[in-house]
Amino acid sequence: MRRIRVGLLGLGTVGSGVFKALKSNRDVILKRTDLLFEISGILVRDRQKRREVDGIQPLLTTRFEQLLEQKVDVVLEAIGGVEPARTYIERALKAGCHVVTANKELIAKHGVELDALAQEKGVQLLYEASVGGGIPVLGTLRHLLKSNRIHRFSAILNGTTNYILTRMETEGISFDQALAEAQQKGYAEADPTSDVDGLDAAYKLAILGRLTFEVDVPVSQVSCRGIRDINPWELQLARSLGYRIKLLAQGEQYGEKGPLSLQVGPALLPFSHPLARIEGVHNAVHLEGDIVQDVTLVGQGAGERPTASAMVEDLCNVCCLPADHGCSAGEATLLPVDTGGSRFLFLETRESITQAKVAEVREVLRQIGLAVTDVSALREGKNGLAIILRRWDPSYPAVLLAELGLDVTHVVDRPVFGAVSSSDPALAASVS
Ligand SMILES: NC(=O)C1=CN([C@@H]2O[C@H](COP(=O)(O)OP(=O)(O)OC[C@H]3O[C@@H](n4cnc5c(N)ncnc54)[C@H](OP(=O)(O)O)[C@@H]3O)[C@@H](O)[C@H]2O)C=CC1
Ligand SMILES: N[C@@H](CC=O)C(=O)O
Repeated sequence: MRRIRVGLLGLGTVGSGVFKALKSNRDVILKRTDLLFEISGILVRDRQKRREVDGIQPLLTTRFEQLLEQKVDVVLEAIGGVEPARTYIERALKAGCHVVTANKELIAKHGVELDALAQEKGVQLLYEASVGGGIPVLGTLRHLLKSNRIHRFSAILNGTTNYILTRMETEGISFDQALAEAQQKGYAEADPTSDVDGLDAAYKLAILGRLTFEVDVPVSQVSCRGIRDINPWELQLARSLGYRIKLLAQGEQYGEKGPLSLQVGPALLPFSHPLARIEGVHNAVHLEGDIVQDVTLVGQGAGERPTASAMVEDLCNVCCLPADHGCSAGEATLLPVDTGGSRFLFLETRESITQAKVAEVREVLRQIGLAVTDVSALREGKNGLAIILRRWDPSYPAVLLAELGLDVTHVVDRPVFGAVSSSDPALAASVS
C-alpha cells in the first residue's frame, strides 16, 4: 500500500464532493490501486464559514504555503478563476507535486504553458473535470482514441444552460427561475454569466479543440453566443416544428493540419439528432474520427458527485499511470464562423397570419429565390411566422421585412444543425 498525501484547494461544490468521495470510496480505491489517499490540508478563503462536511475543521487553512510545507504529493485545485489558482498550480508543479484541476478557465487560457511546466518538472497535470463534468472525454481522447484523426465534434458542454433550456422547454418556467435552480443545485459557476453567455462552454471547447486537433486554441478567437435571449415560448415553438434548441459547441478541422472552425451558440437540432435528446444537467460529446467513425459520450456535466468523480479518477491516474504529455500544440488558424447553413427565423407580427398569408409568403420567397424548407404560421396565441431557410445570408431579414410587408415586432434567427428536410414528418405535421 502506498500512502499519498493530498492538498485540496477549495471546499465548495467540487472540493466537498472530492473530500466525500475519497472517504466513501476509500476501500474500493485501495483495493483497485493499492493507494491510500490522505488529505493533509484544505485551502479555503474563509475558515469560519459553516461547512456541511464532517471532520474537516482541523484541516482548513487560508495559507497555501502551509499546505506545501506538509510535503504533499498531489495538489487538487477546485477554487476556480485564473488567480490565485494559476500561481498556486505553478508553485505546486515547481515543488514537484502532481496537480489535478477542474478549472476550465485557467486551462483554456494557460494550459499550454502549465502543461510545459509539468513536463519540465517531471510531474503530471490532469484536468479531466474541466470538460464535461463526469464524462471521461479527455481520457478517452488521450488514451482510447490515440490512432484516430478526429476531424469534427459537436457537443453540449455546459450543464447549467442545458438544465435551464430543458426546464424552460418542458415546464415553461422563466429563465431566471431555471437559473436560480441550477445555482441551488451547484451546477453554475460562481459568476453564472460565464455559463449563460457561453464562455464556460467556449473554455471547454478550447480545451477539447487543443486535445483533438493538437493546436493551441486561443479562447478569445472562439466564436461565442449564449442563451440569454431564449425564452420558454421560443423553445416550445421550435419543439412544435420538430426541433430542440441546445447550446452547441462545435469544432471542425478542414483537412489534416488545415484551418479550424470553433464555435459556441444556440442551435436548433432535429429530434433525430443524438444531441437533441440530452436533457437537464447532462452533457454529451459526439466525436467523428477517421477509423472509429462516430462516438457519443454522455453523462452529467456538472454538480458535486460527477465532477468529484472526474477529479478522483485523475488523482488515481497521476499516481498509477505514466505521464502522457501528448503532442506539442502548434498554432491554430481559425476560420470565420460560417453563417451560411440552414436557419430558423421567426417573425412576430402585430396581425394574425392566415393560411392565405402563409401561401403568399411562400410565393414571395420563391420569387426572390430563397431556398425555403418550411413556412408556418405561429400558433399557441402568438402572431407571426416561422420560416426555415436552407441557406442563409445576414442580409435576409431586411430583405424579407421589405418584401413581405408585414408589421413585424420581433425577429429571432438561429442556426439549424443537422439534416433539415421538408419531408421530415414532424415538420410536415407542424404546418397548420
Ligand atoms: N460546480 C460544478 O459543477 C463544476 C465546477 N467546476 C470547476 O471547479 C472549480 C470549483 O467550482 P465550485 O466548487 O463550483 O466553486 P465554489 O464557489 O462552490 O467553491 C470554491 C471554493 O474555493 C474556495 N476559494 C475561492 N477562492 C479562493 C481563494 N482565493 N483562496 C482560497 N480559497 C478560495 C472557496 O472558499 P470558501 O469556501 O471559504 O468560500 C470555496 O471553498 C471551478 O474552477 C469550476 O469551474 C468544474 C466542473 C463542474
Ligand atoms: N458551470 C459549469 C460547471 C461544470 O463545468 C456547467 O454548468 O457546466
